[in-house]
Amino acid sequence: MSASAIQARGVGKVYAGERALTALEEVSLDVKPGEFVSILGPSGCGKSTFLRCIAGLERITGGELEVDGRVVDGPPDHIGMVFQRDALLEWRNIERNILLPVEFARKPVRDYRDRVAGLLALTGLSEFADRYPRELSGGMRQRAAICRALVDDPRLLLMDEPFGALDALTRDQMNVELQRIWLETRNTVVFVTHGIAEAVFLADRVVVFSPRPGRVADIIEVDLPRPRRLGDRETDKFGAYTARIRALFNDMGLIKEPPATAGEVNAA
Ligand SMILES: Nc1ncnc2c1ncn2[C@@H]1O[C@H](COP(=O)(O)OP(=O)(O)OP(=O)(O)O)[C@@H](O)[C@H]1O
Repeated sequence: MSASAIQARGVGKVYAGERALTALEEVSLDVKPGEFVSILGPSGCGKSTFLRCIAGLERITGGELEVDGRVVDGPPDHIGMVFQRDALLEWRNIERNILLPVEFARKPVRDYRDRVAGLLALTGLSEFADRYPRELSGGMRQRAAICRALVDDPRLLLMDEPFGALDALTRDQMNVELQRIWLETRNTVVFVTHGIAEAVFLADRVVVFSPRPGRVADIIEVDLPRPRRLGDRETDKFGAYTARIRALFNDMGLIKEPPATAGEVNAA
């Protein structure tokens, strides 16, 4: 096995067209096998573009990009993807949705029945195998989408704002569940998010992108024991990580605080 699950060296991406648009510039990043990396950055900075390049859905226009030691020139084997919208097929029940990648790969579905049962149990969906997507809540649908991404045991799981459309409480719960799933499966995960706390809660390392064109502005190692609990977000140590990232966004001019009041100035 190669030493890196993902190796990006000076990756660039220019979308051609009437007005060419540089989405990524000189992005360099190594992701180790089994590592959980969050990518955080302002809207439009190229996070999804970078993920799609790793997934072989977009071609890079500069630099080098390898997954498992192989140059990406199409969707690599053994990857799973989860998007913001779950993209479940409404006319298939949950089990048959989860089996979709197996059918696409023309593998025998019967070999995967136990695997599906295991994933449904892992995500608390065992009773819903024969239900249809419309019968599930948003969080349950997203869990089903995660099962589908994991069904063929991908080495690499790419997640593009998977919980962005969920309400805050469900999102918290999904963070806890994703951590639990990852602690069991130990796939490599690249998780794109807008949420600073979510990025820190989940990741071994948070990669902060600059505004477009996306570059790596900083990489922050998150040295917090696992399993992490939602209450950990209230601790000073956790707060120090989020404050550091917020300061980075501040420096980039992305957070506009109200001006200090006269009282605050005098107190200082
Ligand atoms: N297929 C495309 N063709 C042309 N431009 C594109 C295409 N996809 C994305 N872009 C542009 O590339 C830039 C980066 O987009 P991308 O979706 O990667 O950003 P993002 O960081 O994921 O944004 P968000 O957080 O809002 O989802 C944007 O300016 C976008 O308009």
